Amino acid sequence: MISVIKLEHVNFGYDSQSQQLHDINIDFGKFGYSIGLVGPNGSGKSTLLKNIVGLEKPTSGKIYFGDKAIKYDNRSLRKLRTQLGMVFQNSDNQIFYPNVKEDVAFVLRNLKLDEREIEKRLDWVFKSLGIEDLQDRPVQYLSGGQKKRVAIAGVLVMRPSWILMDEPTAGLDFDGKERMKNLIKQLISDGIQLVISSHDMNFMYEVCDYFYVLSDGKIITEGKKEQVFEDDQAIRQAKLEVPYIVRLHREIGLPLYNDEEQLFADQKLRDFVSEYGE
Ligand SMILES: Nc1ncnc2c1ncn2[C@@H]1O[C@H](COP(=O)(O)OP(=O)(O)OP(=O)(O)O)[C@@H](O)[C@H]1O
Repeated sequence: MISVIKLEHVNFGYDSQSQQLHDINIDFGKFGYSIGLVGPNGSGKSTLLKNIVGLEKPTSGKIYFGDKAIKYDNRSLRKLRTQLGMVFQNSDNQIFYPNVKEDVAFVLRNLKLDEREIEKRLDWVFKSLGIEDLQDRPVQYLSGGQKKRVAIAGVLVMRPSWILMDEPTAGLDFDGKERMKNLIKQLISDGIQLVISSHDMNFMYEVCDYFYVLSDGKIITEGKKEQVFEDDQAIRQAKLEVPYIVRLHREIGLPLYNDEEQLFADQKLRDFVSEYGE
């Protein structure tokens, strides 16, 4: 059974003079959805993710993983991170070894798994991510998109039940984004719970189905995607770009499609366009 992540009245400041998170209350586990965290620059998305994985500690309030509050000693945090992985915005922050295979194996050696199990997991993770050809490459010669996949491999190889991703499409080109979208859809269908933070609203609309909107360190609204983008006031306050699928719905009355695939598969729309289009 997948553990629930819960935040109760979490406040956080990087120093005593400022406060970056204000009374955050979240119950991630009850939905079983892929969860999106959205909000403008500096609204506290990364800070919130870092608090959830225990890299930062709330000034007050509690964070629960399962039915237990997170403990901050090294041993408890190491254990937590086998179940709750985080993919950072900047992959250089989470790749430590000069060689790809060594880097991904590092976390498993740390867990003291036997070498046969390590080899098995490495094979599986490189295949799943389609990066078998990268495993013997020096990390310093990888592109940004390749590094991102290696960073994800380092998290996935622990087989966590939750993965938090901070700006997974940052620096990726069109093809990189498409691959990331497919990878995320694959992780969801494999039963991994995802929390994703990003500014890329078209991408987020496709991959997330429940959203939390942050502004100035506060959650100003939350809900299923079809509800949250109807909340004009929150969307304006958080200065969010409205995904184009939602705009097609709102501005010309097309059905609110769940994703691009559904839009392009709509036979009625195709028939209409072939009758009235040029
Ligand atoms: N290490 C730090 N020390 C002090 N202040 C910080 C630190 N990291 C972030 N901040 C501040 O905390 C606030 C929230 O930043 P955070 O990076 O969490 O926002 P974000 O929503 O992830 O932004 P972005 O979309 O630009 O990545 C900002 O005002 C930022 O300047």
